[in-house]
Amino acid sequence: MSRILVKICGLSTDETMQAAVDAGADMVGLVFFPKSPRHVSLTDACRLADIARGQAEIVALTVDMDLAGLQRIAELVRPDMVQFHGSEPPEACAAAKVMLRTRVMKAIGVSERADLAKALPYLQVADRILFDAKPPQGSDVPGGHGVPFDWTILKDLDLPRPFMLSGGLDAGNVREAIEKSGATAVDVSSGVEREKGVKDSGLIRAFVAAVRGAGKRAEAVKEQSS
Ligand SMILES: O=C(O)c1ccccc1N[C@@H]1O[C@H](COP(=O)(O)O)[C@@H](O)[C@H]1O
Repeated sequence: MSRILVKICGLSTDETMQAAVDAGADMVGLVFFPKSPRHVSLTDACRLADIARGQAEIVALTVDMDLAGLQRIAELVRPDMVQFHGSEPPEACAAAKVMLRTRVMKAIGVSERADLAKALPYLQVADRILFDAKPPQGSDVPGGHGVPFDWTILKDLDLPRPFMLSGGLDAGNVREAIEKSGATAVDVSSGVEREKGVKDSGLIRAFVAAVRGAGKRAEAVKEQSS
């Protein structure tokens, strides 16, 4: 198994951004969605992105944002990737990708196996698919609720694009999630927070260490059985 990618999402302070970078996170996420407790202003986002630039990939998370808003983020924050976490159709993702010249990740809400097919229309445009738990009913924030889904439905998924797993992950369950889903990339927000929207540097370090441990264990199991 190759190295498992880790994304820490919803960073909003210099200290926790630095902690994520120092812990070895591969990707760091900035949330541009005012209804989220992790929303960051453009000014803060520019400063936070500069802490990570060149050390971790900067991901701009947006929800059904118009092209003008996306363009402002692209120009000022200069993310490596845009995460579309709303109900953006494939054509909108494609238009944004061309205009912004960034890589694109499309989030798909999952609660049962049948939901996986919703990724199919995005395979031509998305560089990566993110399978996340569906939000609780009635919520107007489509992610970041710390809710998991049945990871086993991803096992042996044959997709021509890499995928990332999120939803309710934390340092205590991420190894099991990786083993059950076969994911080679994981994303966390609530699971590295001491309270809603407040990241904790110690929890970030513990999460990254747990993922690295899971990767090593998978290697060892593979070696033993070959
Ligand atoms: O984190 C948010 O506030 C958020 C807001 C709107 C859309 C997505 C959001 N976060 C993403 O949700 C998943 C799961 O997060 P959690 O670990 O269960 O809290 C993750 O991919 C975040 O990028």
